[in-house]
Amino acid sequence: MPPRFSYVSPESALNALACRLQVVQATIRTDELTDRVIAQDVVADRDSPAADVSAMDGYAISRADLHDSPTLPVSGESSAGSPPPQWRLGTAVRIFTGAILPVGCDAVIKREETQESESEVTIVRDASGVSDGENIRCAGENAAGGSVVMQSGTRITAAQRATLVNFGCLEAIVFEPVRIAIVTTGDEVGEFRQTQPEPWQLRNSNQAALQSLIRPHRWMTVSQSVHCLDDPDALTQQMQQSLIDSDVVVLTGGVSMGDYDHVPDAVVSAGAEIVFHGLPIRPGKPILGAVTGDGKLVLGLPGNPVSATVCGHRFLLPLAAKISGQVKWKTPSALVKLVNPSDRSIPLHWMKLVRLVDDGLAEVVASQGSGDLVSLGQSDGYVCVPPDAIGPGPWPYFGW
Ligand SMILES: Nc1nc2c(c(=O)[nH]1)N[C@H]1C(S)=C(S)[C@@H](COP(=O)(O)OP(=O)(O)OC[C@H]3O[C@@H](n4cnc5c(N)ncnc54)[C@H](O)[C@@H]3O)O[C@H]1N2
Ligand code: MOO
Repeated sequence: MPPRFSYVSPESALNALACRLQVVQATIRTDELTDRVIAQDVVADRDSPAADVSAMDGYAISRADLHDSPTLPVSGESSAGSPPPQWRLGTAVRIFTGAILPVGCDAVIKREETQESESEVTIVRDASGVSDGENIRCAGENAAGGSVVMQSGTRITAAQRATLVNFGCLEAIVFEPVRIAIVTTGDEVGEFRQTQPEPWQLRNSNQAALQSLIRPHRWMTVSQSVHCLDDPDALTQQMQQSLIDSDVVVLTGGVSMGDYDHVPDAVVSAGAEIVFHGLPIRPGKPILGAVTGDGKLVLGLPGNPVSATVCGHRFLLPLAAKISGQVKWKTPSALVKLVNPSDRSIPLHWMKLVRLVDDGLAEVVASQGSGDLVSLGQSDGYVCVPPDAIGPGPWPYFGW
């Protein structure tokens, strides 16, 4: 086993694991693209915009025509959905947003800068100030036809979907969803659907938390949710079986120093190599990260419910994103300031449960520690306070 704290931060531990993971296969071509990861570059099928178009409702003119008089006869109309009319020297063309600029025109005057009648238009601003190309979106200014507009490894949200459809990309090759097996451990843990747990028993909140981290997404899937008793052989067998048809096995519990903590040995018996066991973080200090010879991830999360949920978010999600083919795989954070900072520091990366109270402001949730499921339920996310740091921050915030 490598020495404890072979990595000094969550970031360095994530990098150390990420570089050894195998990205899933890219096979299916599908039109179900939302929240999938594309496995191909997307190329513009034509210029964007496809022609010079107006950015405003107004009048297309040639600036040279304004030298003599600010009033021009209206010779035609260009509206979205039709080809442009022929422009005649010395005239203006009524034009609408998105419509094609007639050949010969070099500016569009906004409607509110004119006085209009059916047959003519008068520009009511200083005509010498009209600039070349004013209110015109030029053909190809967003992208030239044939250029790459989206890179392989992009996750498709509403924003990317709009881009794809605009360029005629209705189907794409995508990466297969990452298959994640959730294996919870512990003789004390059960479902207790019909019966009340005894005082020495508890409900499997870690399984539920991990399912809820994974299931909202379509680029990953829960391939298996199983519970394993604290038996080393059963645990090894379960892990070997889970690794057959999953890309990730995430375990909770049994990862620390107790007599019933069999996960580290079982991980090795199942054929994975431990990359780290223990990180300078709270909660989650005993966390274990391992990788198989074929680049599958085995993540042992501590059993305490706050640790399992926070570390599932901080470690499982980005590493699964890496396996899913996403180029930007690290979970994005925003900076928030704490309204109730503590004056106590610890020599660990301290992930504190917080709720958001205003834009850029968060409040630390009072918590009895990593077994406090009440505080977990009152949180919107957590902030990461670096070792030995105190004060309000700002600190990186990760939302659930
Ligand atoms: N001698 C030491 N003891 C402990 C250390 C240490 O460094 N030295 N670290 C402590 C820390 S920190 C944590 S976190 C825990 C993690 O230990 P394990 O991963 O071995 O977790 P368990 O002992 O199995 O369980 C801890 C706690 O969580 C409950 N649990 C477990 N599974 C579930 C589940 N699926 N759903 C809900 N709750 C669960 C379990 O009943 C325990 O109460 O170790 C410390 N000890
Ligand atoms: O570090 Mo443990 O995860 O707090 O209870």
